[in-house]
Amino acid sequence: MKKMVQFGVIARNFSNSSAMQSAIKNITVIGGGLMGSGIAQVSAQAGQNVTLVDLSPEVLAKSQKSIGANLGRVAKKVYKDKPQDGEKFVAESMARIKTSTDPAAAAKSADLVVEAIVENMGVKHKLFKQLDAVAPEHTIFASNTSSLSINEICSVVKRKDRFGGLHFFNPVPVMRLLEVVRGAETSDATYKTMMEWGKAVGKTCITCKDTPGFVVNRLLVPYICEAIRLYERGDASARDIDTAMKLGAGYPMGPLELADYVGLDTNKFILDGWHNKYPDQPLFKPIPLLNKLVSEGKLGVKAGEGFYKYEKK
Ligand SMILES: CCCCCCCC(=O)CC(=O)SCCNC(=O)CCNC(=O)[C@H](O)C(C)(C)COP(=O)(O)OP(=O)(O)OC[C@H]1O[C@@H](n2cnc3c(N)ncnc32)[C@H](O)[C@@H]1OP(=O)(O)O
Ligand SMILES: NC(=O)C1=CN([C@@H]2O[C@H](COP(=O)(O)OP(=O)(O)OC[C@H]3O[C@@H](n4cnc5c(N)ncnc54)[C@H](O)[C@@H]3O)[C@@H](O)[C@H]2O)C=CC1
Repeated sequence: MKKMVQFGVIARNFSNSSAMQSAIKNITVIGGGLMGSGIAQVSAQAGQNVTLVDLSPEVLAKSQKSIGANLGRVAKKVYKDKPQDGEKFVAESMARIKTSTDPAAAAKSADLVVEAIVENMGVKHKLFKQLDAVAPEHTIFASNTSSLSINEICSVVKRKDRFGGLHFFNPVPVMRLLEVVRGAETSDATYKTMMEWGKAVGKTCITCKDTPGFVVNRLLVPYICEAIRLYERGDASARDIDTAMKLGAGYPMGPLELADYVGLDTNKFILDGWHNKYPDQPLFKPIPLLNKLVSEGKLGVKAGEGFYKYEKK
C-alpha cells in the first residue's frame, strides 16, 4: 500500500510537470547538497535547463550520481512497460543539468536562482549581494531557507520586488509541497511566476507570509521539540513516542525518527535562532538533551547516531 501511494505521488508529479508551462526556462540552483540536488532533479525532469552550483566539485559529483539514481527510480515507475523510453527520460533529464563552481557566472544566464546553501544569514547575504551585481534585470531570486526571514535575507539586494521564498521539503523528489513565501516587497508578478514555476516542477504550492518557519516548520519544529522534551523527561521511550505518532496520528515517521532524518544540528540551529529572536516564547526554549547529543556529535542519520543508531552509508 505504502509503495502504491509513493508511486502515485511520483507519477502524478511527473505528469503534472509535463503538462504545465512556466515563464522560467533556465534555472540556477546554488548549493548542491541534500536540498539543492533534489531541486535540480525535479526541475530537470520537468524540462528546465539547470545549472547546479556548489563550491565543492566533490559535492557536485556526488549530487550528479544521486540525481541519476533517483531519476532511474522515477523512470522505472513512470515507464514501467517502456524501459527504452525510461532510459531516454533519464538521459535527457541528466543532459539538462550542467554543473559549476562559480555562482556569479551561473547566475548570468538564469531566469530564476534558487539558493539552497548553508543556513547562515551572513553567508546567504554575501552570496546574494554578489549575484545581484551580475544577474540579468529580469532574474528572480529565491531562498530555500528553513527558518530565516526572507525579508532579512533580501535586505542586501536591490531587486527586492524580484525576491521570495521557495521552500521545498526533504526528500524533494517525493514530498509534494512547495511553500511560496511572499516578502514585504515581493511583487505580484514575481509571486505569480513563482507559483507557476512550482506547479511546473510538479509541486502543490501554498502561499505563506514571511513569519518564522512559514507554515510547516512553525508547526513541525515545536512538535518535534515537544517530543524531545517528553523523551527527556522519561515519560515514554523513544520507540514508543515514534510508534504512537505513526500508528495514532498516521505520520510516516515518528518525531524522533524525523529529527534524526533532518539532522539534530539543524534542529538545534533552528531552535537557537528562534530562541534568540523570541526569548519569551516557551516553545522555542533550548533543550538540554538536544544540546548534549549535538555536542557529542550524535547528529542523527548522517552521523550514524542520534536518538537511534544507524549504519553509516
Ligand atoms: C526541528 C526541525 C524540523 C525541521 C527542519 C527543517 C527541514 C525543513 O525545512 C522542511 C522539511 O523538509 S521537514 C521534513 C519533511 N519530510 C518528512 O516529513 C518525511 C517523512 N517521511 C516520509 O515521508 C517517508 O518516510 C519517506 C518518503 C522519507 C520514505 O518513505 P518510505 O518509508 O515509504 O520508504 P521507501 O519505501 O524507502 O521509499 C518510498 C519511495 O520514496 C522514494 N524515496 C524515498 N526516499 C527518497 C529519497 N531520499 N530521494 C528520492 N526518493 C526517495 C523512492 O522513490 C521510494 O521508492 P523505491 O525506493 O523506488 O521503492
Ligand atoms: N535539510 C533539510 O531537510 C532542509 C533544508 N532546507 C534548507 O535548504 C538549505 C540547504 O540545506 P541542505 O541541502 O540540507 O544543506 P547541505 O549542507 O546538504 O548543502 C549545502 C551545500 O551548499 C554548499 N555551499 C555553501 N556555501 C556555498 C556558496 N557560497 N556557494 C555555493 N555553494 C555553497 C555546500 O558546499 C553544501 O554542499 C538550508 O537553507 C536549509 O535550511 C530546507 C528544507 C529542508
